[in-house]
Amino acid sequence: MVLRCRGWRIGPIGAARQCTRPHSTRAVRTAVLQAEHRAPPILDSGAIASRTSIRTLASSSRTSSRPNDTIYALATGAGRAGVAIIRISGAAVAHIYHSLCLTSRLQPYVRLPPAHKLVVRNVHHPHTRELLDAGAGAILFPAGASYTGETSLELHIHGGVATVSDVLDALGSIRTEARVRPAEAGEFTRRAFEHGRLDLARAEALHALVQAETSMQRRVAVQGTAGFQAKRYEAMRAQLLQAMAMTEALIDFSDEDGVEDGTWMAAVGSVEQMAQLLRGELGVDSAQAWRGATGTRHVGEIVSDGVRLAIYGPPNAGKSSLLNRLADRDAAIVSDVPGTTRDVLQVHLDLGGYKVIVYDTAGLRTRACDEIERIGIARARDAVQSADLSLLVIPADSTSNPPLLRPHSYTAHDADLVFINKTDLHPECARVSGATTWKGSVKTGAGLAELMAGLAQLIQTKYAVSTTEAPLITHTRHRFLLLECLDHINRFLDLARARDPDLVLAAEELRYAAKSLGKITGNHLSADEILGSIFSTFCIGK
Ligand SMILES: Nc1nc2c(ncn2[C@@H]2O[C@H](COP(=O)(O)OP(=O)(O)OP(=O)(O)O)[C@@H](O)[C@H]2O)c(=O)[nH]1
Ligand SMILES: [Mg+2]
Repeated sequence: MVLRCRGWRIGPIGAARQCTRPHSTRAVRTAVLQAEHRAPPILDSGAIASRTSIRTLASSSRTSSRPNDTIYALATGAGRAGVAIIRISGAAVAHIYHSLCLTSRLQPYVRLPPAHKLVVRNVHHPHTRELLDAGAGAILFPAGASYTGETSLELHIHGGVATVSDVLDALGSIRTEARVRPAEAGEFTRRAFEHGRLDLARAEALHALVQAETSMQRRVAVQGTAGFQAKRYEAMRAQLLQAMAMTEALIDFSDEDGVEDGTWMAAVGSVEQMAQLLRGELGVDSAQAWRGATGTRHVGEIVSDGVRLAIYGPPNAGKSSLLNRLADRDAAIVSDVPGTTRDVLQVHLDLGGYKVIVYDTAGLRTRACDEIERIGIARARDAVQSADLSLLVIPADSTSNPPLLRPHSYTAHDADLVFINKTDLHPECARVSGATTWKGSVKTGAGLAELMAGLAQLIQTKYAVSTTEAPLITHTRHRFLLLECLDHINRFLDLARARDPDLVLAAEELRYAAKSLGKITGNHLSADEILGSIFSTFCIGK
């Protein structure tokens, strides 16, 4: 095997540039390699701008949310409560504290309260000095030791609707050099990201934690907020940078001393191992990834977004009745007229700690009575195909079994699921061979507990969430970036398999692969839009 280095480097995007090899190469490369070994998760030689500069770019390019403004918002839920917390962050915090929190002589306090200690204060209107709330709590968080990284203040006031709205109005009336204004959705967390208080994967996990409706959603999200997910990404990125460093060492030192035998094999082996891990996580084989497949939804993604269960079957089988029973309300119209349901309806359930989105669909039959029903049937088929699980509902007196429909994501190991309904009318009915079958009656409630328990068990087994290891993928964004990463890794492995591997191109592919991973945690960001789209989904006050 011959290891080559060229005078010209041509990266995968076709840009040619002169190799800086001659006299200074060794010194430069050594410095780069040392830097990459020292801090692999952050550094990606040459191409990645520093975290700080990216954060600066991200904040300076925004127009709607001025980073120098002091922002405030109700951090707790709207409505009546024992306590409501108003969060304030920015340069004008000290001024705000002195304007709102007054002594019994209606004078400002001489000093700010001690950091991180709750002090009891009366809150007044800054202009009229009217007492707005007595015995409220105030906590000061100094810059660098707050959620946002800026000086922040939390006011823990009594949670009456009028108290909250009057204190918010009072805040809005404060005029300082730095503007004081209500926060935009996700602005506190965005500031935390921009000040390096958390990475992007953790910011997303925080959002998911606030949104979590079920225990499993909470479990996945809290692993992300604890930084377990980001740690996995950083370890993978370090592994790639290590392989890149080995490859680059061979470019410069291949025929000379200093590079151990087997370095190249070690680098390739390490990358191959990562490729295997990614293929497993993404559910793609190498050929699919090469073609730019989207992969299957990952367990972490499914648990976070909800398991999609589509109910399908012939008209009048009792599908809508079952949906209503599961939702415990009349979500869908039920009637004995075949073809009642036209559109796809959905309800959300907590099944065994999992969020499950149940879809009710139009009854399937070959002779639809009108165009609208035909459209409904087409939608029903689409809903089943894009679901995670499908449940066929048939009436107990059914003489022939309708065709079983399977979601695209099913593998050969996934069993078909069938519920035979209306056993109150026809207690004797056959099971559907080859399928997991439950029997019962939506009308009497018989068999429904078994159906629910069976579905819960199936979901818990299929989408088991480890308590110790954070899932790698919890958002679609992660999946696409991992696919991008795998694509570069595949290119690297193709180059590595050649008789005469081009090490320069191979190292370049690893650099791109590491960059894709860096984008997940925000170690490499180039577009403000990415930040905007992520943080805009947050709630106000977070
Ligand atoms: N006796 C009995 N009737 C039931 C049962 N479940 C549903 N029904 C009745 O069956 C009829 C059809 O129920 P739906 O829930 O509307 O059936 P569907 O499968 O949604 O029908 P389409 O929307 O037309 O596809 C209604 O009159 C229900 O009250 C059951 O377990 N026993
Ligand atoms: Mg229906």
